[in-house]
Amino acid sequence: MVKTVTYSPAYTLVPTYECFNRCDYCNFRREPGEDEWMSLARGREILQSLREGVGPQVTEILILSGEVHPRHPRRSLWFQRIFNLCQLALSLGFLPHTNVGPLSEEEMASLKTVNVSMGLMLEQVTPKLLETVHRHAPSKQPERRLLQLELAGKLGIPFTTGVLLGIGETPLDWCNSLREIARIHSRWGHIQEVILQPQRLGQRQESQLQGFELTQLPEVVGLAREMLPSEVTLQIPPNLVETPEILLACLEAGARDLGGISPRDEVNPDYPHWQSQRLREILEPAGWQLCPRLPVYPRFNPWLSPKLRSQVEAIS
Ligand SMILES: O=c1nc2n(C[C@H](O)[C@H](O)[C@H](O)CO)c3cc(O)ccc3cc-2c(=O)[nH]1
Ligand SMILES: C[C@H]1O[C@@H](n2cnc3c(N)ncnc32)[C@H](O)[C@@H]1O
Ligand code: MET
Ligand code: SF4
Repeated sequence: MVKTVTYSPAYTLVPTYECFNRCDYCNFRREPGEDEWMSLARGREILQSLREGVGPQVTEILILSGEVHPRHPRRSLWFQRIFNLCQLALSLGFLPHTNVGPLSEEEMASLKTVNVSMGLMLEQVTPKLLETVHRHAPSKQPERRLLQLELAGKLGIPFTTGVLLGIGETPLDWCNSLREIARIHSRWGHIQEVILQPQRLGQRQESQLQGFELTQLPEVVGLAREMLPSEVTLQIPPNLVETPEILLACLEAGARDLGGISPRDEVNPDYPHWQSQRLREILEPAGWQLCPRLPVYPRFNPWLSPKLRSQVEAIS
């Protein structure tokens, strides 16, 4: 019997690395003012060469960004740039998936018109992290992030969320966070996948956190599989799991997706992805077939605007 595991051939665009939050584990952010924003001209250059070069197999453009404070005068400029980059990616035949932190209802509704799915990691719901790793990260207030998941449901946006592991939480916290995701999904049915993301040390982060103990990952996958309904796919990032044994154990425990695979993991640049050929060499002897997918799962196609829907159907 062939068992399949999916991934999304992706490329990541970063509108800006500047961020008003300072999560202790972050290897991505730059200080506001110290990073130039990506111009539309630059975005076009990158996407066009992707089209002409290696890229016809790339379908997803992941828009991943640092954040400007919701009440800062530059917020609307920041948002407009993100919107325009999505629009550009669409016009060149790609499918955008945006994850740029919490957004207002108006911002979400507007991005829905130019994204086939969107995402925001819940991280963990325990408020005690606001005194530790998230002490300088107002965007990581659990209430704020839960509201975002609700809003996405209300607006009918196919959504990706997940938990970040190894940031000072306990196993009971894993249950509590997963239960909240299950609860919100039971109301709206919009969660397409949940990422189980181990926190990994990088060269730029500020704190001396321990990374997540990876041998525990299959156990967390098993727990998530028990707590979430079967239509919600479990995703693990293969470049962060370190060994083929742990990767295969996660699949045995119920993970079925490896997420976006792009030339550079912008969040964890110190952990390059294995080539898809290398991944196949690990997966196939164990009976797993690696299959590409789109950033929106097929059952959500009817949720998309006619324009987005026909673009998705043309690609698939
Ligand atoms: O390459 C990465 N892709 C990340 N992605 C991309 C993700 O794997 C794909 O975009 C989705 O599976 C949709 O196809 C995220 C997407 C989200 O919605 C939320 C968080 C992440 C986190 C990462 C990440 O750390 N690295
Ligand atoms: C985009 C997502 O990336 C995750 N993220 C941020 N920093 C790290 C790290 N060092 N290791 C793993 N994941 C990280 C957070 O969960 C964020 O929401
Ligand atoms: C590197 S994190 C990028 C997305 C956003 N800033 C968040 O943390 O949710
Ligand atoms: S993880 Fe996201 S919110 Fe936190 S500092 Fe990094 S870019 Fe900002």
